[in-house]
Parts: sequence; structure tokens; C-alpha cells
Amino acid sequence: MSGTTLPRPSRSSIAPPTGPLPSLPVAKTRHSNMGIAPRSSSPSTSLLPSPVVATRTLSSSALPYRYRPGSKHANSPSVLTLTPDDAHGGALPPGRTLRKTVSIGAFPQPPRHIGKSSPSSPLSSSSMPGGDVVDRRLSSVSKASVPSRTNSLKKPRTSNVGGARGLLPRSPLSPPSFLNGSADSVAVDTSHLSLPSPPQSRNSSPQGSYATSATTFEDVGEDDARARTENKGGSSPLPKDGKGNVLVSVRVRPDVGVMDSKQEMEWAVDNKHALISYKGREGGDYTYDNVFDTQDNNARVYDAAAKRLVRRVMEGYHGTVFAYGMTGTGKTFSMQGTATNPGVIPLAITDIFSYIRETPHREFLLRVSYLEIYNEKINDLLAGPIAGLNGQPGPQEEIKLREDSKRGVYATPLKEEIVQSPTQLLRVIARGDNARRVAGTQFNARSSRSHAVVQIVVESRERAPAPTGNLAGNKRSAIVPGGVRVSTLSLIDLAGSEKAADNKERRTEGSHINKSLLTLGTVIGRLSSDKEKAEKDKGSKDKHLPYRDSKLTRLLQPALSGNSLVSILCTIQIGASGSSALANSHTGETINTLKFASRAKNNIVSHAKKAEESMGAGGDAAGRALLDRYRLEIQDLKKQLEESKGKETREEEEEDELKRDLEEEKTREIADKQRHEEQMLEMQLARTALKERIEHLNRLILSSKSLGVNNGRSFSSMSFQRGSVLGNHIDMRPSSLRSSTSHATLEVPGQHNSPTPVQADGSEEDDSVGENGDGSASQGVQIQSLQADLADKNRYIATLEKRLLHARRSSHSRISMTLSHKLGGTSEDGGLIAAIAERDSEISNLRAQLEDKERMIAALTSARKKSETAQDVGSDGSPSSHRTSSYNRSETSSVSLVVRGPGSPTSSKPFLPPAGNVAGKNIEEMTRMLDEMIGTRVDKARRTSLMPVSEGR
Ligand SMILES: Nc1ncnc2c1ncn2[C@@H]1O[C@H](COP(=O)(O)OP(=O)(O)OP(=O)(O)O)[C@@H](O)[C@H]1O
Repeated sequence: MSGTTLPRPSRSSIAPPTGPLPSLPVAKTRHSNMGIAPRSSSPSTSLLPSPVVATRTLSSSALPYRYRPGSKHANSPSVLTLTPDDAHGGALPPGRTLRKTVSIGAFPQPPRHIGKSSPSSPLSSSSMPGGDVVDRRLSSVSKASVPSRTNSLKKPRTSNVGGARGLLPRSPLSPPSFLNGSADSVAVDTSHLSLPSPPQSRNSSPQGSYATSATTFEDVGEDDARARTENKGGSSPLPKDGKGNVLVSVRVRPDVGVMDSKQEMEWAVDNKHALISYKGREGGDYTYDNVFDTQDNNARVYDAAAKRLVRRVMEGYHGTVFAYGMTGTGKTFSMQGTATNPGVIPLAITDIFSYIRETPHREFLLRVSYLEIYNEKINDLLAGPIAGLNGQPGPQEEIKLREDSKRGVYATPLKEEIVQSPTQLLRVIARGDNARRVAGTQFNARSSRSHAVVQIVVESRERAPAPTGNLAGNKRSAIVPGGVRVSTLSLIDLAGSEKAADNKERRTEGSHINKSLLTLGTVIGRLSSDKEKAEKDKGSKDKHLPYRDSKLTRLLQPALSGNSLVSILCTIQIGASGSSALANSHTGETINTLKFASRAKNNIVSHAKKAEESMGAGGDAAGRALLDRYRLEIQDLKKQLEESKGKETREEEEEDELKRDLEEEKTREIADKQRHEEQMLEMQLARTALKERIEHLNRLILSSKSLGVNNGRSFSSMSFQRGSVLGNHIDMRPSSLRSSTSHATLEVPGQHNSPTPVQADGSEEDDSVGENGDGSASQGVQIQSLQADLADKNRYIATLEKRLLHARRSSHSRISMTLSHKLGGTSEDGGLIAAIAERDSEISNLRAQLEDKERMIAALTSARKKSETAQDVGSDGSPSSHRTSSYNRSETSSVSLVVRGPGSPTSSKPFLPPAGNVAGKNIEEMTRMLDEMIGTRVDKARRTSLMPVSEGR
């Protein structure tokens, strides 16, 4: 219990808590206190099955962090730690409830017994089994007949080491109550009233209604409705006027010392009947909604005095709990508690989160603020130190109290923290506690020098169904159904009234404290007269309530003026550790406190209503409702997210499309390139073929020319020489053909016919004539050369045919490819087709030429045969006869020699030798015609073949 630091949680503080909750640290420590002894059984308790309450004890392992040493109650030995063994020798009597050891963290479990009829707290319901209504304002007579735990105060002191001293039983002769002294009493069996609410009731409200004398309860909650249902046939658990919005309780602090017998005789505390009696001067009976004796722990105090109110706050009411009393009487102890005995604040926090868990159909937002009123100045306990000059903490911004119709009176600017878990909330409050002013006084080593106000704002709204479809739709649809309900729970630990202190600072503080408490008393006192006045003089505005005389009353104005459910816990101390002076002083203060409590009980009228649900984003309350703002913001952000997602998707799609386009273009480019390359190759092939053909045709042209050139010379020389030398020798050898053949043969690759050297001086004639000396050899040579020429042309034709085939194939593939890409042909394709057609016609021409040549060869062969025959005849007769017969034969044979050709119109005419040198002329004519024919065809072929080449270029 003496740790000095809070161990850091291993996880982020933002994360929801998973472990047990930390205990609420208390900012003050009192060393002077003695522990409260376990309640020992007494004859009265054995007769009356009053509850044995074992105070919750926490194993240190269950605590997330050690209780702070600085805490006010950290080392308090006065914690009541009754165990079943202590109380009953190890066995719990039947019907008694044991409060188990429990940590705060164990509290927020969903209730399992909601709706079950658990035993009502005596303080929470005036209903009795059987429907009896209890009027707690018991007369002294009736009280005498009621077994009371008052008797327990007379228990032997030996069992009360350092604890509460037994109080004197209330005298049956004691005067009537200060407030309700003459109240009628109903003798009832109140034994069940002493049952505390069972542990499982921690998360539900086991309480029925409670009644005070001057309150109206305007909205009956679930518990009340349930209580009514359960009491059908009996009297209503609620008074007809529905009282119960203001609850006043008195708690008696155990005395540290031993009470003297006089004190014991003077005071009687009857917690069962919520009665405190004083038999001294100014004595009387004081009856309240709850009276807690020295043995009641914080849980019991909370259950009876605050639990229901907290639940109502969660349902939408404003609620205020405040502790009032003399210094050192246990206000802070009751509000904050200790690690093992958590007070109203931590227990309320636990219940708040339990309620949220129990209510799945609503969503909640909690924010908390923590302020203190110190010397009439408001400090924000959550703001943290403000950095000032030289590293010193600077002054805080002045916090003022403002008022508006919706929020009532509120402090501003005040830091509010949104909390999501009990741990977080407890930590925030612990932080505020640390900042609170505490100092040692005569009566309290760690006395609170300020009034401290924890405000928990609860925003709640019906949970919207899961959004379907259009998020971008109407904003209102995001927050339907219903609006946001905002309610506030104020938990106030007042500073204690005190006598003048020695220390000046304490005196100043004390005077502020006393002044504000006095104002509070005055306001509450006047509430009564105000009420009476209002009743007498309805509508009168002449009522002055000095709320503004102190910050405390100003802040409490909404609660005191009836807008809030109120629970006031007044703490008193009866004993004074044997000091009669102190005891006298205490008695005076105690009586003052009791009077204050009575006045409060009697005068405060609450007509608290459930906060209205604010709709929409407009208006003050809605402006305040963070739940709405956050929900709208969430919707906006979701919308933005969706939009950005849509945008992203669109961009991605566009990008994909672009990529696809690029890829397609790339593929197209590759295909185009391939096609182009193929075309180039084809063109190259075609060009090569055409070039070869041109070369070949050029060779042919050269041959024809050379034939033409040689023709005149050779033929003339040949014929004239032959004519002159041989006379009647018919030399039909076309020397041009021979020489042409020779040239052609030389130029055609692979042609290895023996070349005949051409001599410029015509000496070739010798060779040609010289074979046989009669021209027959020349004819043979002619035939040979023609045959060679023929073979040459045949080869050329074969080559052409091959190339043509290849060109056709490639052009077919190209045409089909072109057609697949484009409909309709191009001029280039047309040109190719035309070229093919031309080549075809060229081939057929060449074939025709070949046929002509074959015919010519046949004619020449027959001519040679005839000349041989003529020679045979000539050897027997005259040369003339030989020539004549030869002529005749040759004439006969020459009839079949028909030369056809486009360039020779006379080609169809019979080839007749002219008169005179017939044979020579005949050959000459034939050769000329042949030359013409070949020349014409070659020209034509060259023209047609050159065209695509030149076009291609
Ligand atoms: N019911 C109780 N049981 C045990 N100890 C108690 C009880 N009430 C008070 N005490 C002890 O009495 C001491 C003073 O109590 P506390 O500080 O709560 O008084 P206070 O009313 O807040 O005083 P102040 O007005 O000066 O702040 C503390 O040490 C606390 O532990």
C-alpha cells in the first residue's frame, strides 16, 4: 500500500481495457484512523437476521496497480474487512448475504438477474412483502417494538477494536423527530429490510422506489414499473404522488477513539429505520431516506444512495450526488473509497458501463470533466499544468460559469475527455484527484480544501440500423431513429465545514468553504419558504434564492431548483476520541449537518424529467451532442472513403484501359512490322527475280544485237563469200545465230559449249565454212547452236517458272494477309497481280517462241537433208541441175517453214526463196525475220518486266 508510482499499463491507453479495472486512487491519506472492527454478532443480530456484510477485499494481484500512497485513504486501517469467519465463526447464517471479495474490474459483468425479484434494499423500496407500505417516520413507541440494529451499537467493545463504539439505544422516550417527530408508525417486520442488495444486483437496480417527503417522481422507470407489477393486488410500492427524486442519506463515520458513555447514551443510530436520535440539548429524531452506521461499507452506501440515480442518468435524467459534512467525517472516503472499498464514484462508473453493455439497442458517448472550486475560483483539474515563464506553471485561463436554457449552469472553458472504458474514466478522475488541493488540518491530515465536481455527460441514442445502400443519402438518415439524449451525472465531494484554523492559508480556505456551505444551506433553507410562498402566492416572482452568492450554489442551481435527481450524502462523526471539548464541537457540527440534511430532504423539490431527445444537427443541445456530430462525421468520412474508392476504381479502370490500348497498339505495331518485313522480303525476292530476268533479257538483247550487228556483216560476207567462193553452195547457216549462240552460251552460266572465237576480220567464216567446206557443217553448227539456245531458253523458262511459283506463293500469302486486315486491295496488290499475269503471258510467249524455234530447227534439218541429197545428185550432174533441183526441193521444204510472230506480219506467209541467189537470200531472210521476232518479243518482255521494277523504285 505504499507504492509511489502507477505502473504503466502495457497496452495503449486508448485500447479498451481487458484486465481488471484499477481501483480509484484517493488523494488523501489519513494515518490517524483506526480500522473498523468487524461487526460482531450481538444478541439482537442473532434474533434479527440482519445481513453480515463482508467488505470487498481485493487481492493485490487483482489490482492493476497499487494504490497510491498519496491517496487519502490509502493507508486507512479503518476499512471494514469482515469475513464470514469473523462474523459467524466460519458459517454464514441462512439468509445472510456475503459480499464477496471483488475488484472493480470484476463489477461490469452483465447482470443475470435483471427482472428477478431480489430482496429489496430497505433503502430503496418502501414496499414490503405482502404489499405493506413502510413509513419510515417511526414513532418512538413503534420503534421500540421494532427490532433494530441500533441494539448492535451496544455490542461489547472488546470486539470493536479501533472501530465504532457502541451507541446507546434510542430511548423510547426520546423526543419526536425534528422533522417528522409525530409521524405515525407502522409496526412491521423489517427483518428483510436489513438485507443488502445481493452482489449480483450490482449491475441492475434492485431497488424499488424510495420515498422522501417533498419530491415528485415524474417518470417511472423500468424498476418502478416492475415493482408495481410484482405488487399487484397489494398496495403500490410507490406512493401515489410518485415521490423519490431527492434522496437524503446520513452516514456515521466510525470514531477513531473510544466513545465515552455519555456520548453513547446521547446518540442512537438506527440504520434500519433510517433514524438518528440525539437526546442531548437540541435533541431529536432525525429520519432520512438512508442512515448508514459505522459498519456500513461504501458498496452499501452506493447501492442505497446512488445506484438508482446513476441508472436514471443513463436513462436520460440529470443526476447529482453530493457529499456534505464536517471536515474529516468521510466525504471523500464515501465518494472515492479505497482500493478495497471503492466509493460512489468508481461504483457509479462501473454501473455506467454495465448499463451500456445491457443496452445494446442504444449507442452511448461519455465525456468527463473535473473541476474544483477553490477559494471561489474554478480550476480545471484535467487541464494539466500550463507552461508559464521560466518553466513555472502559468495561470490557468479563467473558468466562468454560464447558463443556457438547455444546459443550465455550466463552467466554461472546461476540458472534457471522451472515455471509452471504466479504466479510462477512472484514470481521468484519478488524474483530477491528484490535481485537487489537499492540506492537513486539525481534523484531517489530508483535508480537501476545495469542492470537487466530477461531471460525466452521457449522450445516447437509439442505435441506427446498419446502413444499407446509399451512404451519400440524406444525412438525417444516418442518425435515425430518434435523436440524441444528453444527461449529466454530477458527483460532488464538498469541502468540509470547519472551525477557524491557526494557519492563515487554512483560515482563508476555511472561510471560503464555510461561506459557500453557508450559502448552500441558505439556498436550501429558502427553498422551503420559497415553496410555501409559491404555494401561497402562485405566480409571485418575489423569490430570491442567493444561488449567485457562491460558485458552489451557482453550479448546483439546476440540481437544487428541481431539474435533476438529487442524492445528498451527509457524513457525521459522533465520537471525539474521548475528548469532551472535541466531542462538544463535533456534536454541534453533527447537529448542524443533520439539520442541513433534514432541510434538504424536506425542501428540495425535484421535478426532473427525462432529457428530450434532440433531433438534427441544429439547436443548442444538438450542437453539444458529440454523438450526433461524430455520427455525422463518420458518415461524411465513410462517404468520402467511398467516393475516393470509386475515384480510385475509375482511375484504375482508365489506367487498365490505357494499358490495354497500349498493348493492342504494340501488338499491332509488331504485326505491322512483321508484315512490312515480309513485304520487304517479298519485294526483295521479286526484285531479285526481276533483276535476274532483266539481266537475262539484257543478255538476250545483247545476243540479238550482236546477231543483228553480225548479221549484215557475216551474212553478207558469208553469202557473198560463199557465193563467190562456193558458187552454187547453199549456205543456210545463220552465222548470226551461231555467233549469237556462242555469245549466249558464253553468258549463260554453266554453259560450256566450245566457243567460237569471233574475229574482227571475219576469219570466222573460214571456220564456219571450213568444217566440210560445203556448208553442211555450218548448218549442223547452226542446228547445234539453235538447240543449245533452245536448251538455254528451256532452263531459263524453268527458272522463271520456279520464281513465278515462289512469287505467286508469297503474293498469295500477302494478298490473304492484306485482305484479312483491310477490305479491298491496293494499287500495289493490283500491280503484283498484273505482274503475275504478265509473267504468265510472257511464259506463254516464250513457249510460242520455243515452238517457232523448234519448227525452224525442223525446217533447217529438212533443208540440210535436202542439201545433202542435192549434193549426192550434183556429183552425178551439172551444178546447175543440182542447184535447180536443190532449189526445187528447198522450195518444197520451205513451204512448211512458217514463221509466226507479232512483229512479223508476213510470218504467216510461206517462206519462199526469192529468185536468184535463192538459198542465201532465203537464209538471210529467215534469219532477219527470226531476229525481228525475237527482238520484238524481248522488247515487249523487257517493257513489261521493267514496269513493276521501276514502279517499285
Ligand atoms: N466510514 C468510514 N470508515 C472508515 N474510515 C473512514 C470512514 N469515513 C472516513 N474515514 C477515514 O477518515 C479520514 C477522513 O476522511 P475523509 O478525508 O474522507 O473526510 P472528509 O470528510 O473528506 O474530510 P475533509 O472535508 O477535510 O476533506 C480518512 O482517513 C478516512 O479513511
